[in-house]
Amino acid sequence: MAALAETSMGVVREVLGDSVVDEVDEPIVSYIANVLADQDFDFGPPDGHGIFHALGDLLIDARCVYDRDHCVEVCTKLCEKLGSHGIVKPKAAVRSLATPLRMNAGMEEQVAPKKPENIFDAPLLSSRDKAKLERNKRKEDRQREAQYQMHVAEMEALRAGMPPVYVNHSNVGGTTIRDIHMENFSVTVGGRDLIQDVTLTLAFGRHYGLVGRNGTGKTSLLRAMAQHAIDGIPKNCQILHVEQEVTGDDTTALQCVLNADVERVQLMQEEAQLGQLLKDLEYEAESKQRVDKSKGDVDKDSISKRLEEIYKRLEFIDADAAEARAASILAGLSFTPEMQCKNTKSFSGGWRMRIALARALFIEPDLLLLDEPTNHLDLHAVLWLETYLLKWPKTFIVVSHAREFLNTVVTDVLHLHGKKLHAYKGDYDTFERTREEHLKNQMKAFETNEKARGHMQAFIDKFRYNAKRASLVQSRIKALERMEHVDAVVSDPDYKFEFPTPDDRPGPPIISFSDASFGYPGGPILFKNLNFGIDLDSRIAMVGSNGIGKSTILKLISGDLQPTSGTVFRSPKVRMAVFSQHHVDGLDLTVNPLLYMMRCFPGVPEQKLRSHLGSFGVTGNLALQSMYTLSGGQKSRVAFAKITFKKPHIILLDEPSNHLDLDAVEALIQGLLIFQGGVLMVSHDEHLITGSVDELWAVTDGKVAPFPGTFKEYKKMLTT
Ligand SMILES: Nc1ncnc2c1ncn2[C@@H]1O[C@H](COP(=O)(O)OP(=O)(O)OP(=O)(O)O)[C@@H](O)[C@H]1O
Ligand SMILES: Nc1ncnc2c1ncn2[C@@H]1O[C@H](COP(=O)(O)OP(=O)(O)OP(=O)(O)O)[C@@H](O)[C@H]1O
Repeated sequence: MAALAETSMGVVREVLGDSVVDEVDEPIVSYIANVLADQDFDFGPPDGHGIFHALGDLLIDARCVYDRDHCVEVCTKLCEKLGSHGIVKPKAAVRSLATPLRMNAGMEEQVAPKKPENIFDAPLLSSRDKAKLERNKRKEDRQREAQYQMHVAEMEALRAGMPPVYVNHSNVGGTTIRDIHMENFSVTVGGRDLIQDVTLTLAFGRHYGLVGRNGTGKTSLLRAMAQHAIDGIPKNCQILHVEQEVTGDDTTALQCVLNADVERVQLMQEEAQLGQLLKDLEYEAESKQRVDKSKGDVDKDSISKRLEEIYKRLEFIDADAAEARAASILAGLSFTPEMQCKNTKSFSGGWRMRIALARALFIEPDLLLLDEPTNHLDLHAVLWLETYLLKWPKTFIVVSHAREFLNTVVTDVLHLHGKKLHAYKGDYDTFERTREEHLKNQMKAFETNEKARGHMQAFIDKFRYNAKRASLVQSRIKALERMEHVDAVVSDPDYKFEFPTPDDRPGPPIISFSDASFGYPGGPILFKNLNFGIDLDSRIAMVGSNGIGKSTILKLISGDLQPTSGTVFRSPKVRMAVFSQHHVDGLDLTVNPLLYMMRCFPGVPEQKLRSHLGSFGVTGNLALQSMYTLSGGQKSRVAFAKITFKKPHIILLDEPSNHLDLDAVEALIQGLLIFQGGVLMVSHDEHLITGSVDELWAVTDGKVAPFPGTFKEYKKMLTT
């Protein structure tokens, strides 16, 4: 045993390098060597997986390796080297016995000999080692936090450096910016090429839908355009990317929108100042006082002249109509007149995002860039926005995963795929059909091309050394060289959303509301005498306008809130998972998805967590990337993985398709269909609702009631 441990120590030293070993505490290295020398140690497959599984974290924490990738490399090497020293033992195959073996055969009725005390039974890490590991962990946390803060500062600096975009009245009567031609550009983020050598022309007045899988680089492209970081964008082109909510302060929502017309605000301020000055002068003249020295030789005539200019300009820019226009945009986005007069700081993030959208619509820039605008809106507002954008006189690009919305508002689709942008004319459905047709044709062309190449190559190979056919062979070689190359169809990997089936199935009742009423402290009663039940077969979508109380009902169901009167019964055996925007926004951005899951579920083997993340498409390197670098859809998947790990019986979903790409929504629908439990969602995604639930509940003032019709019919009811 001692010899094995010595050999093992030698191998560890060799693989890690003496300098590393010297820096790491002696007991840690000898612990590693001893574990590997243990005869019962399970090395697993020859790729070092067993070592990584057992010692990976320790190697990383003790700083024996730089990072996880290096750790995998080191484990593989250790396994190889230990194998060449005969330490890695092949696992004995399980054999079936020819005759039954009696466990007590040959045993005497006597006390079993005492097992000699094994060195490994003693605590292997001293408290000093443990403290050192803890210190290292804390140091790593601090480093991660610092990296994240650096990223936040960089993003803030980028935003601050963005050209300001305000209402531009010099464009009245038509913009000077027409088509935008961007030649041969690339977009790179964190050293990774997201878009490579692409040429794109945006024709004036066209409405583009930018689609593509989560994480392909849509947001990054819009950011690069807004920063004017792409050649070909005219300097004077006003590009507005609606990405950030407005800051919360004492300005009212209405004023915040109106402030985007800087010229109007300045003219009005000047008008007020000059008007006051004029009044003062008149007063002084009346009281026959000498003009105050501090007012200098301000001349009444010149003030009146300037005021006249101001009135003319205000008239020209239609300043009187601005307030009504701003108010109607806000109203379209569900702001009541009272809400329009409230300070921006009193609104939640979602509502402040809506103010940002209202501002952008009010500004009407040369190129408007919208990133998933429907995510924060209720159905009413979405329908209003559709109508508004249909009449949009300029160019816009909208990133959206909402099929119906895209079908209504876009004239063209830009598909980001394989680092290239492909432009299609028509709405989303047309794009899907055309792309399918293209792919079919490409597949056919590829097969025909491959066949023809095969034939020619076979002829060349057969007659290469045949003098009589030399000229024929030459001409085939040339023809083969000239032959156009057809790319094979690269399909996207299939997505799967796997909601694990719970091992048990508690009997009814699962959740039941009996005369339950609720109101927030100090607020009005939101719901009165609710009576309904949810069981493991429920498939329900809840619809209703913003602020009506849908999320509150989810909280009453999950137990986060208690009814103010009546009861909400919850079976004690039922496990519930809640997916809310809070779960996406509340992720710890400093860690990677795997580490996040390890912290949420301590003690669960890493492989199990990895495979669960994988079932939501968080695979490979993505699971090891800091979460602040993930795209919206990628973060959403991490949140899904987290909430479903404990195999819930009931899943409560608040706008689950926000951020998910269209293939992922399809996968979500399939996953929910297969899921063996109850589902209740809040959503206004027609495709998701129609595909995955069979009941629609409408939430109206103080009530929740089944809607007797389809989602289409509900939508129609809202518009009539
Ligand atoms: N530092 C980094 N290292 C590696 N990859 C990075 C880094 N920063 C960002 N990325 C990757 O770059 C991509 C940027 O995604 P972006 O947000 O532009 O995608 P998207 O198409 O808008 O996605 P979604 O549809 O989910 O919103 C993501 O795949 C992200 O993982
Ligand atoms: N913690 C709270 N304290 C006081 N009032 C609250 C609280 N949370 C929500 N409300 C109020 O209760 C009402 C219902 O809110 P809730 O978030 O349930 O509505 P919702 O229908 O889910 O809205 P949305 O579609 O915007 O998510 C709103 O008027 C909201 O302002």
